[in-house]
Amino acid sequence: MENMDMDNIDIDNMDIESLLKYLRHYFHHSDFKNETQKDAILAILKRDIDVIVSFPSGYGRTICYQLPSLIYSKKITIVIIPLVARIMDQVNTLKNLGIHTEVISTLTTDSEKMRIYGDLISESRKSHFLYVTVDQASTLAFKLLLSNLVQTNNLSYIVVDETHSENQWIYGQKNYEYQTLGMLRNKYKEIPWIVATATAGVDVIDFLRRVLCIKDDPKISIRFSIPCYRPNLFYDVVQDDIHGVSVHHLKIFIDNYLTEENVNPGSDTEKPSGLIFCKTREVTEKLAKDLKQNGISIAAYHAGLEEVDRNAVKDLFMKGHYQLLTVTSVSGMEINKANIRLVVHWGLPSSIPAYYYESGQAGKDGNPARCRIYLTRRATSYYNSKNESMLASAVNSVNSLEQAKNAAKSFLVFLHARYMKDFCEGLKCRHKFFSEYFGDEKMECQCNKCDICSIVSDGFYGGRSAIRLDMLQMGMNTYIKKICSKFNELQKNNMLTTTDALNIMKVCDEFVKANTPDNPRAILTTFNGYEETVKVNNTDVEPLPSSSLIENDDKKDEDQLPAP
Ligand SMILES: Nc1ncnc2c1ncn2[C@@H]1O[C@H](COP(=O)(O)OP(=O)(O)OP(=O)(O)O)[C@@H](O)[C@H]1O
Repeated sequence: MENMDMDNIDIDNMDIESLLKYLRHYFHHSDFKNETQKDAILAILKRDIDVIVSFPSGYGRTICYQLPSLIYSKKITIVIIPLVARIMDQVNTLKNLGIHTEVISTLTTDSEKMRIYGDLISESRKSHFLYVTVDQASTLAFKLLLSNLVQTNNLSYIVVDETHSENQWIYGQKNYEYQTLGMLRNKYKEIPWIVATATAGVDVIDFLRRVLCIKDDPKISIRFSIPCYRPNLFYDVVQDDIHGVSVHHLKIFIDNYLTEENVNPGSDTEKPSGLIFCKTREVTEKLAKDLKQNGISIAAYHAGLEEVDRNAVKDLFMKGHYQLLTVTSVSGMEINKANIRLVVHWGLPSSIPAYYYESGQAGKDGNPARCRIYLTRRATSYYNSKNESMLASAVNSVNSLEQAKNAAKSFLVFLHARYMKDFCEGLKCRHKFFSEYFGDEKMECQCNKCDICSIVSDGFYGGRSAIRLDMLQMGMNTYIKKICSKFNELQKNNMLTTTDALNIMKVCDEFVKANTPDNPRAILTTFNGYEETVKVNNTDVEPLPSSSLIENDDKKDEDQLPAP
């Protein structure tokens, strides 16, 4: 695609009509998708500030940085994305629009890397974008490229996108890779950084700011976000104890919903399709087989397949040959298809954000879609007292920093699942639950967008607290003390409430994130001696319906792509 000439354009005074010309020229869209997209593009174009863009899926966040990058046609933009599949998604879209891009991951051979790096620093460079996986940012070759591009004034932006997909491990081991990015951000302050995520809670944004050294100061950064509420999605939860054999129930749901005339506008690629998220590869295979025997067009898609089979399955699904896929978490998030009309979770999702993103694969085209959780007996069997005592003994037997971290991690997993259980068993509007979790402004409950609102009038359970910012501002030791006392109290009373769960999650997050705490001994001492019991004021939340606890280890699939 030919570049539009930028030489005569005054960025500071660019009017909307000129900007729209670029949008039409490069992306063939006649207008901005929404006001926030327009505002974010205008802010990014100025290149004088870091920008955080946080939109729900399908609201057009990628164009927020792709368009300004193309307007600076003589420079290049580096885009850092953790998952290769998501990189390829963007790259293919750009290539189809005739826009040159390069990709470097650990799959790239040395000779190919040499060619790409050579091309990017040459004057005859064709590419507008270089996409890299996070691990590449710490390589010497990448750092040399960066240094060269900055010195020659050939770099327009550094973008870190899809950061929400790191949500699961941000709380764990791999955050050192993002710390490398933080060092680069500090070294090249003159280059504007764009951090792009789907909907993210204050905890994730706070983490990203800290690790990427982007201060919450209007002179340094600005954030554009769109509330997480997606009115085209209908949420419900089905318990197999109530509805009998779930596979049968699921089949009827698929038959009824995916074959409705009004969601099936015609050609094969437009055929309504669906994803079924399962906890393990084994379950994806089994469920796909069961449904296939019931006449459903379906295949299993997970990282355990041979690459050639994996690609074939994905391709056939994208083309509409398979109507559904059973997927594991990571593999399901690789799919980017606009007309997914149905996302089912077979068993308890691992956390609220994971559920929000995974279910958010539905209805990206803005048309109505269904999101349903089947809560199976298998999942609910984790609500048992055995897990409670296992967790208690893990915390009680902490004698090393490593054990303390592991205990904190199991506790975190347990609490995420606990909160998820509350989502499923509570009587709060499903959309409102998400809004409060992500700290959105209070939303008015929309009737008929979830099972709860369809059957129960809202207000009955009003007032549940959202994420508590004050917890984030406390010191480390206070956090640890809180973990211990809350846990102690939990053991005694079995009265953990939603707000407590969320607060304790913060505590655990902090603890797990602290790779080198200043004084590990002090932390351990505090962890072991949790006499202090804090009085808990739970007037704003209902006690959980079940008195037992859960551990959501459900043989969690270590579903990773081949190392990028
Ligand atoms: N101004 C626009 N007008 C019309 N369509 C648009 C506009 N901007 C983006 N889109 C389309 O909206 C869809 C979603 O955009 P994009 O992929 O950027 O969203 P996203 O928020 O990054 O979604 P995801 O979280 O799924 O990656 C794409 O099909 C894109 O082409």
